[in-house]
Amino acid sequence: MLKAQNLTKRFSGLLAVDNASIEVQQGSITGLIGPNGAGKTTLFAMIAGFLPPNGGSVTFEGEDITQEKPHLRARRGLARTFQIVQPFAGLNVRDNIAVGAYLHTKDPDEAKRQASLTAEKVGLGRELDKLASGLTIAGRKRLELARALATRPKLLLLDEVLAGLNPSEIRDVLPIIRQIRDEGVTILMIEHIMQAVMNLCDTVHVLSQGKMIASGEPRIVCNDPAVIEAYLGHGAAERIRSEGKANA
Ligand SMILES: Nc1ncnc2c1ncn2[C@@H]1O[C@H](COP(=O)(O)OP(=O)(O)OP(=O)(O)O)[C@@H](O)[C@H]1O
Repeated sequence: MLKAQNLTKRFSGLLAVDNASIEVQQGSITGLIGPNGAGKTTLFAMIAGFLPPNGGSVTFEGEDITQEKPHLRARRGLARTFQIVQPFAGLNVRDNIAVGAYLHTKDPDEAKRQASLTAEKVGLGRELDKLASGLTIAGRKRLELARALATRPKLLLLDEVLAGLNPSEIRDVLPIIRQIRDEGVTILMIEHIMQAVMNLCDTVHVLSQGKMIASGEPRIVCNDPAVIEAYLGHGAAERIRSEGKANA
């Protein structure tokens, strides 16, 4: 469904993303992981059209969208959430979500009706009249999810929607993400919480220092020595192996 090939992004002297490729199969939940500063958000921004790449291409449903603006990608069904949640604080939950729904309707009543339905899906059905500024962090994360969902995406890019949540809040959100996929929305998610990656993702891609260093099933990728070293430093894979042997 999505193919990003050889994407490269330079910020003055810094090579933030270096010739990275990623494929997302329709109907999947695909994870993008990697240490802090690996380039994950930058890669997302290029896929969603918020940053122009210095090289490489993005193809969505067989069409080259590399030069296309974000709102046109959104019309094709490509939506993203942001790591830093940015609701319109002065609007209530319903109107915040309706902003997404306006992509497909000009009628305010219809946008609000769709917003209410979307709010139900993410567990915000009782908060519709609350100001976004009055929501908890967990509520704001759900709102961010709902705003993207209201655009009726085919592919949803989630940028750390679980960050800042406590374990019980995470447990509550995991089935919502799975349900969204079951309703036909393909998902590509940046996530640091490994429990979530293991639980949700069919495939995971690992970015380290701008380069894609591994891809595959989460359980296999997380045991890959190159991935362990990217997170824990050079020699870590060997240390873990020898500690394992010593404790056996
Ligand atoms: N607009 C920018 N201008 C200059 N440098 C940037 C810009 N955006 C990102 N960077 C740098 O590019 C690198 C990759 O950043 P990016 O935010 O994509 O990483 P990340 O993997 O999403 O990190 P994290 O997990 O911490 O969010 C970092 O070194 C970051 O400081």
